[in-house]
Amino acid sequence: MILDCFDVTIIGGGPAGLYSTFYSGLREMKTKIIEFQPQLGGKIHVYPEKMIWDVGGLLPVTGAQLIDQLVEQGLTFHPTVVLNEKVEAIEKRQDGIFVLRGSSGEAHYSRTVIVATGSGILQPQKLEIDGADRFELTNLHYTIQSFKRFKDKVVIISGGRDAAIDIANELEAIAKKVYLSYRGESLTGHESQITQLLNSSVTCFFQTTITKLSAQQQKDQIDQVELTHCETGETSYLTVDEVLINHGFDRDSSLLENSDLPVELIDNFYIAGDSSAASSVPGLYAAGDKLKYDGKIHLILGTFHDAANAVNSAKKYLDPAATEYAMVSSHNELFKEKNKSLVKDLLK
Ligand SMILES: Cc1cc2nc3c(=O)[nH]c(=O)nc-3n(C[C@H](O)[C@H](O)[C@H](O)COP(=O)(O)OP(=O)(O)OC[C@H]3O[C@@H](n4cnc5c(N)ncnc54)[C@H](O)[C@@H]3O)c2cc1C
Repeated sequence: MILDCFDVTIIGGGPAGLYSTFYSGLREMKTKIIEFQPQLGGKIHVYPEKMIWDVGGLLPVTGAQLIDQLVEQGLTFHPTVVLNEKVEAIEKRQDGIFVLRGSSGEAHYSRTVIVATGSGILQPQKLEIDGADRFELTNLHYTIQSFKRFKDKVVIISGGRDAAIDIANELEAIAKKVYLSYRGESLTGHESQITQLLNSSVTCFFQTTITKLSAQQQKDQIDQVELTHCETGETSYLTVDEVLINHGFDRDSSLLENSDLPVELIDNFYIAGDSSAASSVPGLYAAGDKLKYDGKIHLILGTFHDAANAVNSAKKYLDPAATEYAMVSSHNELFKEKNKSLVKDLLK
């Protein structure tokens, strides 16, 4: 017998994984969640300052606020949380137990698995300049953690696709001056966003890349960038306060490739499922952006629907006599204690 075997192990700590974690606690399952990054929240970390309008029942919230709420909700029933761990492969033993091989060398044992790995492990494509990483703690950025940081600053953005264009338009309103350098001949993105950018005060340098970062005043702070024209090799210099790189993301979605399991895929990437969130492997479910079926919604709201289905299916797999759904919150014993203090607060 394996002592540390979980009822369900959720791979991925984005919205799908976090809501699965909450819901499996609600269904009184012994739950573990494993996330590669040092923090929970998933892809929303790419856009912590963006206002999110389309989550049912929530007035616009920033990505960062939504992460906080998802994490707090996800941890309601005290699941085991493993961070900084990449699940490298999943095996299913003869006795039906899943073994998840972690990058730390640890094996995680579970009776069911929910794959909530979204678009995989995302890592920003870094600026290819030796020693650039030493500025990552100061003024070299790969995502915008806070708009405040850029207020009244001189900013250079490297990149020319949708996300870089959106950022340039957003920063133009708050920064002192925005420059954009792009190795391509023209921008690639939504027409209206490009028109807005080209008609704004943003100065664009095309066929140009950042080739050098200089820190003349303070050693740990970039104050000048060297720009090189890709065709002519001509160099120029700009004095800047902040450098923002938006070259896209590398994504690692090798988990299922490394797993010797007959998981049926769509487009060689998505787990083929249905609205019950089941995969072609009994006991293995999927939720969120990794799952595909007719009618699937690839948005945060869709992840919640998948998560509840995946957990309910896992519960039925482990205990066929279990009810189909969790009871609504008002009837759930587990909320009774928590409600007492919430009601007390309401009466204050
Ligand atoms: C710029 C941008 C803006 C968006 N705006 C909106 C919006 O306004 N509204 C909306 O509804 N949706 C929006 N989305 C889409 C939304 O972010 C996704 O639908 C949602 O994040 C999917 O959640 P998920 O949990 O399925 O996957 P993810 O959020 O991608 O999370 C998956 C997690 O799994 C982890 N992981 C992957 N592989 C492994 C592994 N092998 N081992 C351990 N951990 C692993 C990853 O590190 C990641 O944390 C936006 C997306 C982007 C890129």
